[in-house]
Amino acid sequence: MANPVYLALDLPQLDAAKTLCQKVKGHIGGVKLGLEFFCAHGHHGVHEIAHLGLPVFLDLKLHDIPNTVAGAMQAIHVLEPAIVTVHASGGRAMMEDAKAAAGENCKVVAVTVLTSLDDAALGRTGVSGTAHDQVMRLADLAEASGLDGIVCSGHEVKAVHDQWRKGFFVVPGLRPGGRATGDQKRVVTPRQARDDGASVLVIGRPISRAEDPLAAAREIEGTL
Ligand SMILES: O=C(O)c1cc(=O)[nH]c(=O)n1[C@@H]1O[C@H](COP(=O)(O)O)[C@@H](O)[C@H]1O
Repeated sequence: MANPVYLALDLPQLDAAKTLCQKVKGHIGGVKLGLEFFCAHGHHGVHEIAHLGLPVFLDLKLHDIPNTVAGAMQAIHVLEPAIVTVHASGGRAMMEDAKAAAGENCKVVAVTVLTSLDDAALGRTGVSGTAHDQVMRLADLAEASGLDGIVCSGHEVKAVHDQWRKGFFVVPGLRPGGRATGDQKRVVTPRQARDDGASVLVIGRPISRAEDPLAAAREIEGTL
């Protein structure tokens, strides 16, 4: 089975991102390039990382009117991403148009409730009920919109997998110790997320900020 770990390259320096990626390449399955990376390095940066030979997950979290999101999806065809994110709260028409505009081999997945939100923080955005309830609602909407899957935390992935058997599930908010730290509130271990049905495990700082990133990546791989 392919390694499910995608390394989140949330680094401001392109050279540092390339060096890190080269170092741990044998122990990850792909690379996730997010807003920090894309805003700093754009298409050029994506090409530079793609040259290293791993699948690229472009985590742009698109969220706008359908026409604008479809235009953005078309503009990134040339980068041939394996996975792209949009926000499920953008609604059904936006997700349908995003999927229709995506490149041929590109999975489009919808971010549901960010792993940095707990129930209280979510409530303050005006959403009623728990993060779990909201993830389940948005997973239904994403499936009905024809998307490939969703992004959710390890707290919800088992329930989502039980109701959407063919879905593709991206799980961030992973910590080898399984405890919430810093900005991540809904956290599990990589192994638990995998056992509960995650297709992709997104891991950033536990590798990128480790004293020895190669040892950290190896250790996480060994737990899976
Ligand atoms: O879409 C994402 O990848 C994402 C969604 C989410 O709910 N939570 C979340 O942390 N992420 C991303 O996953 C990565 C997690 O990084 P670490 O917390 O450093 O492991 C970051 O690049 C986030 O942008």
